[in-house]
Amino acid sequence: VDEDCNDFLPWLGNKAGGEISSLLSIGKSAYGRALYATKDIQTGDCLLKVPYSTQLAPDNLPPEIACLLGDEVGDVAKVALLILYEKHLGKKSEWAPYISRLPLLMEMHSSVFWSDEELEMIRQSALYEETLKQKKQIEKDFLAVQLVSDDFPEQFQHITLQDFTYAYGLVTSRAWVSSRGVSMIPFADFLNHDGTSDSYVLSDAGRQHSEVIADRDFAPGDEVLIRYGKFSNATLLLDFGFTVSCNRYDQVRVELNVPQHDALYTQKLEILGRDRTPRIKDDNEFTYYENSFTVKKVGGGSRWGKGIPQSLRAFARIMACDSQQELHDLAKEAAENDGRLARKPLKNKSRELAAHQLLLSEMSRLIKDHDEHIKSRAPTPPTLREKSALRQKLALDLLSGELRVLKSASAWLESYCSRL
Ligand SMILES: C[S@@+](CC[C@H](N)C(=O)[O-])C[C@H]1O[C@@H](n2cnc3c(N)ncnc32)[C@H](O)[C@@H]1O
Repeated sequence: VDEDCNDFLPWLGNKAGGEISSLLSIGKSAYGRALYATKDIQTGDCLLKVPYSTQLAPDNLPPEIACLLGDEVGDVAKVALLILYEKHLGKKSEWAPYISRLPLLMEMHSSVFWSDEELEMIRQSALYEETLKQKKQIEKDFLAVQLVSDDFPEQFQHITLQDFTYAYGLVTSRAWVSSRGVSMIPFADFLNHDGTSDSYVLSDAGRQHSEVIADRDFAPGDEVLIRYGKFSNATLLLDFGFTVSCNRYDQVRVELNVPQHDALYTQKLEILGRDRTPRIKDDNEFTYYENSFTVKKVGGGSRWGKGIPQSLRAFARIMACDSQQELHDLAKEAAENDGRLARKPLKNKSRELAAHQLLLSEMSRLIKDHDEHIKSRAPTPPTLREKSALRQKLALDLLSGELRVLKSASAWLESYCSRL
C-alpha cells in the first residue's frame, strides 16, 4: 500500500461525483506506483471507470491561453502546457492531488532525456533517429508555447525547454487518446504495462468515460497490469522510458536504396514510384518512408517468412533486375494482376536468389553492427550511478531484441536461398 496515496481515490471519486473503483488500490512496485486488487476479481469485471470530466485534456486549458495556441501546436504539447499551468498553481490547483503524484524528471528514462553520450548506445537502432526527431518536435512546440506562456507571467513561471520536455514526457508516458483527444486519466495511469495482458484502457464516447475490464481473475494483493499497446521496445523506450526483455513485439527498420551506380537506377526508381500499394502502418512504425520496411521476428517453422514484409522482398526483386526487359515484364505482370509489383517469386530462379541474397547481406550487415555494438559495451561497473546503469540496460534490451529479430529473418532467408 502506498500510504502517500490514501486520500487519492476518495478525492478523485468526489471530483467525479461517483466511485472510480471498488476493486483496486494504489501501491508501490518495482516500476513505481501500481494498482493492486483489494478483493477477488473475476474476468470481465469492470476494474475502474474514470469520467471524461475527471481527465486532463487540451480543452482544460483556460480559453484565453488556448485561443493563442496555433493549429501547429499538437494535443500532446497542449496537455504538457496544461500540466505546467496546474503545477504553477501548486496547492491552489484543483488537480493538485494528482499533479503532485506525477513522477519527477529524475525518475523518467525516455530516450528524449538521454545525453548525447547515452544516445550513442542506441545509434544502431532506428530509435536513435526517432529520438532526435522527437526532440526537434519538442523544441518546435516549445517555441510556440513559450511565446504564449510569456504573455501570462502570473500563470506560468518562465518555462524552460527542460520544463517543457519533462511535461511532454509525462504526457507521452501516461496519456491515452480518446474521443476527447489526448487525455491524462488519473488513477488509470497508475496501471503498469504487461505485453501479454488483454486488458487496455477503453474509452466510451457515448457514456463519456474511460474504463478497464479485467482480462483474467485476480486474488487480493495481485498487481493488475494492462497492455499499453502492442509496442516494440523502441516505442516503449521513446514514449514510456522502459523496455521489456524478450519483447514479442520487437521489430527492426530495414532501409533499402537502389545504388546510384546501378545502370537501371532511373528506371528502377520510376517503377518503384509507380507501386502505390498502400502499406499498413502499425502502432510501432515511427516514420513512413517508401524505402523503409519493418521486419518482425520470423517463427522457426514459418513457411512464407511471415515477419519479412512482402513489400521488402518485392523491392529486393526489383533491385536484382538487370535488364529493362525484366523490369518491363514485372510491370506488365503487376498490371495484369492486382497492380502490386514483384510479389510473386521471380520466374528466373537465379534472379530470385540474387534478390534474397541481397536481403541476406543487408541483414548480415545489421547483425554485425548490432553484435559489435552490444559486445563493445563495457560491463556495467558497480560504481556506475543507478540512472546510467539503468539506461545501459535499456539500450541493451533494445539492441538485443532487434538482434533476435534480425537473426530470425536472416535464418529464414538463408533457408529460402538454399531451397532455391
Ligand atoms: C502509466 S505510468 C504507470 C504508473 C507508474 N508506475 C507510476 O509510478 O506512476 C507508466 C510508467 O510506469 C513505468 N512502467 C510501467 N510498466 C512498466 C514495466 N513493465 N516495466 C518498467 N516500467 C514500467 C514506466 O516508468 C512508465 O513510464
